[in-house]
Amino acid sequence: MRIVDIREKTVSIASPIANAYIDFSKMTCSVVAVVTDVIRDGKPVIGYGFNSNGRYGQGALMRDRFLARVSEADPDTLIDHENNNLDPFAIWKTLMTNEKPGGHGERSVAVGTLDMAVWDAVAKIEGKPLYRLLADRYRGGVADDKVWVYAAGGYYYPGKDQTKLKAEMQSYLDRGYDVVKMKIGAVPLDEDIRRIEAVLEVVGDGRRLAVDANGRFDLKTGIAYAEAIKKYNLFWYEEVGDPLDYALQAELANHYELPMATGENLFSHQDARNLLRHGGMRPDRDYLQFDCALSYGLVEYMRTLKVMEEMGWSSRRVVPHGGHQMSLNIAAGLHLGGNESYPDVFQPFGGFADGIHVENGYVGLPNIPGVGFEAKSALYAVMRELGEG
Ligand SMILES: O=C([O-])CC(=O)C(=O)O
Ligand SMILES: [Mg+2]
Repeated sequence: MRIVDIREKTVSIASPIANAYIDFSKMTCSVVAVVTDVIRDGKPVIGYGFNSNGRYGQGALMRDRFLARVSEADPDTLIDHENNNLDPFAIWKTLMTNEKPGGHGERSVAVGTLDMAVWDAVAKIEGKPLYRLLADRYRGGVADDKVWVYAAGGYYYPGKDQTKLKAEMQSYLDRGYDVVKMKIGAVPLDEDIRRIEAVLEVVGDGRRLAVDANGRFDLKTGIAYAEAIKKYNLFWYEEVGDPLDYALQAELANHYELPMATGENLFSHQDARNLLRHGGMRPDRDYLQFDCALSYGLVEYMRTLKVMEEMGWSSRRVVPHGGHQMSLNIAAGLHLGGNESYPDVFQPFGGFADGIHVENGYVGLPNIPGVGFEAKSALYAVMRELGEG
């Protein structure tokens, strides 16, 4: 058993949307195919992955160094002999050969994308949905059969007024979501307050609305927003300041008692640990949003979950960023608290399997081997062209 080829390509996920920090007018994403010599249903098993969103495609790093490390390794060192399968941990170690510690980012995206494809292949070789494989191997066989999801959107874009913002949020409720998320921080506070109040007219209750500042605020602005939004009792107040400014996050907790969320731009278990050590995050109410695709993949994610456990955090406090099927599998298989969902943006990468509907804020997972990409036809069309073309 061996990996015979790894292919990658960069695709555009450009759109006119913007958050408080970036617009997505040039956003790209890497897609990878890990081709194996294992035959299932008469065809070679191919694992697929992509790099979530928000960080650009990482083809250059893959071509420059990561792919060669796998192709030059002795194939036998990449095998999990006990399970007669590929070994994601050994492959991860091979990918990270001669990489210094620290400085996480960009390479963590390249490795996270490759790791996703490896786990897809592993689950396909084992003939199980990935979430089932994860539950069987790591959680005593107990998987969640549905996962809580919230609808993320509420972006800024030219010509978007409050009527459009309200219609967008209404359409999420109509599609079965019960919590929605909107962007804040790209316009002055009083204008954001009007936007928030407009959305509250649609969702009815602050507990059904989360807001995301995408790391835009300094402490003073973050506190001003905290004071202004307190009275709405929102679901969470997300990524208020720079993701690596743990002191800012800790100080915010002195001004905002309600739930906060952050972590989508922390890319290693060491960074996650620093957030928990120094960021004043509260395990009884706050949420952590680490995204495996951006942060060295599931192999590293398991280390992050272990750090959390050691520091008294339940895995149910994690609701990953990214709205992708990989995190959905991790959520169901490793007992996270839920997953982000992008019903409308970042297509065809955002969203879940075709025909799986959100009901009262929960989704199920398709019962097919792997991550489930084959059950999302628009996404699989892109992947298949790379893997089989
Ligand atoms: O706008 C983005 O970069 C996405 C984001 O923060 C989120 O989904 O929480
Ligand atoms: Mg965010």
